[in-house]
Amino acid sequence: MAQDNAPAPGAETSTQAATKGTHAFSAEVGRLLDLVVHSLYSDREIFLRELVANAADAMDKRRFESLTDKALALPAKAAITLTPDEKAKTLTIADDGLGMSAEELASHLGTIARSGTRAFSAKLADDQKGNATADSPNLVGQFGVGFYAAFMVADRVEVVSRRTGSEQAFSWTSDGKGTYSIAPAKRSQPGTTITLHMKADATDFLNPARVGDIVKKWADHISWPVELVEDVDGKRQTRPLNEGTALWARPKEDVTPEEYAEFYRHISKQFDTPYDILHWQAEGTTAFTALLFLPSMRPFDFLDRQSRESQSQLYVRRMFITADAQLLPAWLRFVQGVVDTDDLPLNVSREMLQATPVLARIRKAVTRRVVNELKKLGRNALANGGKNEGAEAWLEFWENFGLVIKEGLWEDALHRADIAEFALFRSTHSTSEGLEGWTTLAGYVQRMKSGQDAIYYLVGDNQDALRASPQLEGFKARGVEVLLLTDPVDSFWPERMGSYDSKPFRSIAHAHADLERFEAPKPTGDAAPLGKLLPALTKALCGKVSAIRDTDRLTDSAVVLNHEGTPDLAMQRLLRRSGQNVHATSPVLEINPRHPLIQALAKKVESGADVDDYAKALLDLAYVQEGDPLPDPAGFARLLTALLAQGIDNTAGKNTAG
Ligand SMILES: Nc1ncnc2c1ncn2[C@@H]1O[C@H](COP(=O)(O)OP(=O)(O)OP(=O)(O)O)[C@@H](O)[C@H]1O
Repeated sequence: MAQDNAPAPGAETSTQAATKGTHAFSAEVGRLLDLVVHSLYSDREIFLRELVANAADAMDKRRFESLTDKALALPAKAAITLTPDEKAKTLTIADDGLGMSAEELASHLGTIARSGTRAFSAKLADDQKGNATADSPNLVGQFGVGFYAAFMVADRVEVVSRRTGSEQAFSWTSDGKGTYSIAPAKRSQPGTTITLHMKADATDFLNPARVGDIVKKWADHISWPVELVEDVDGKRQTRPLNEGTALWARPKEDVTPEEYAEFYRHISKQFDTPYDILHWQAEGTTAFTALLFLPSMRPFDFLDRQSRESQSQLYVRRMFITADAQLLPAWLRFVQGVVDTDDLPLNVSREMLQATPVLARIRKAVTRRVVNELKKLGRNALANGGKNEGAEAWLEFWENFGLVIKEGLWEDALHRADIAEFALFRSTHSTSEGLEGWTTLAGYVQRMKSGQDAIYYLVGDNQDALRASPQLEGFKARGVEVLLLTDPVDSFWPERMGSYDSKPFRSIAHAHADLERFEAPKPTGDAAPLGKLLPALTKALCGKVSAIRDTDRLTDSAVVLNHEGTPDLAMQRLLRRSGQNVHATSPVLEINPRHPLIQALAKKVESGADVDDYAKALLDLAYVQEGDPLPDPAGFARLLTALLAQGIDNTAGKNTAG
């Protein structure tokens, strides 16, 4: 929350003075407005949803601040009022919320404040590069554009706001065409009044019945009264538009799926229909009501978010307290929802939230319930060999949030075993579970070969690279299944978790010795004599590898790196990306004596020729195969060019001779 720099009554700070006048919107806002104003978006009515939601947020914030500062208390009949004026062609939305200072008007309405809008704007920039404007109106619906939606229906917007605790009000005015102005204004009470001067083609939003319908549709669950002020027979009348009952307090049977979905969209600021809904009342030592949602789509900015904390909201006796109570562990941060309890005082402070055993009990119970639900969904999806209606939705859910859930395997000792029950992994085997190349750990264990005592895995950047990795060849040839892991946390959790069903996790980058336990297929082709080649390569690669030796674990590749005793390349890359200093390690270079390239080199060395350049190229090749950046790509390119030229020269020579 921005700081209130409200001056003492009558005084004006220098920053406020600097804020007044006419200013240009930030470039991002300019682009956004351009789209909003010109969009043919059919659901223009969402502007009202956005403005009423902002008003309700501001009132929530004021109520929360007033818990610790009585001077900020809301008036007895705090409400959001909507006043359509058909003559003046204005629609006014007024609230008793926290209000904004001059600086806040400039920073909140002149630049893009909210992350959703920022992501929207980034997407827009992308689309504009490709001139994909035809789709752009859909984007408005998909993301919501907050306050700026006002410009879909208004050609001038005037905001008059007075910050609670301040005597001075300010106005913010704009026609949405590049600039806005801020000037001192009058408002008898703290709060915000937004006046929309409606566009000629948007005057239907001045019809009181239409306004009433829109509020019913989008904002019925808002817990503050939303009222309509209208002229009836020349008299000003106020009538309530929303029920204002907290949805979660109603019996489950009385809530329609649409109401649930709309409430979910309201609290999560997402636009999908939830994948799963949990609504229950807990009684016992701690009584609470919870309404939680598992999203069906990953929010577009989810992976870029700085905070890993759950944003599920805590209410006390139907009053919003905070979204920072960390009601769920970080690995469940995608869960959205509300928990309401009578067992905390309304004026609960932040310190108290940290320490109270009531909240600790709620957290435990809520987390347990979500974990049990995930276990149930996972089990149901696997029923009938994965051929059931739930399987596809579960897979999609896992593809969206599995990478976050797996953080729990790393950091949540209490729930690790639960997560391991439903977690899904890609593997080298197409599984009998019917989950399209995914497996559970239990499924893997069932398929383990005789003599196999470990769960093998390989970590890399993407599935294609992993499937082509030479590290896999020996395991594939022997029919041993390997889990293919591509999420950042995959480099960490297997070691922390240690084992599943008493079977240790083992990275195949460190498990070549295990290959001896499994029957090897008959090798094809003769092995090249390495008596001279090995010492020649060792001399050429002195200091770059710790040893060179032959291997029978390769079937297709000429070389492979062996990282015994050091972090594998995926881990080294991850550590480097996270800014850690990774010492260059010297791996063992293993060569495949049956590969035509090694055979040709062996011949070359036997004939007394120099193979230094080939040795260097072989080592670079081994790194490239594993998707690792080369220390000297320009050198590699030069070397390869020279070797290719030589090769072509020789072939051309032979052809001419022939
Ligand atoms: N009626 C209001 N009272 C007080 N502040 C407001 C009001 N309307 C908007 N604001 C301020 O302007 C900011 C920008 O509003 P906008 O609707 O663009 O995004 P947002 O509401 O922050 O998004 P989100 O709903 O995701 O939090 C808000 O965060 C809030 O600080």
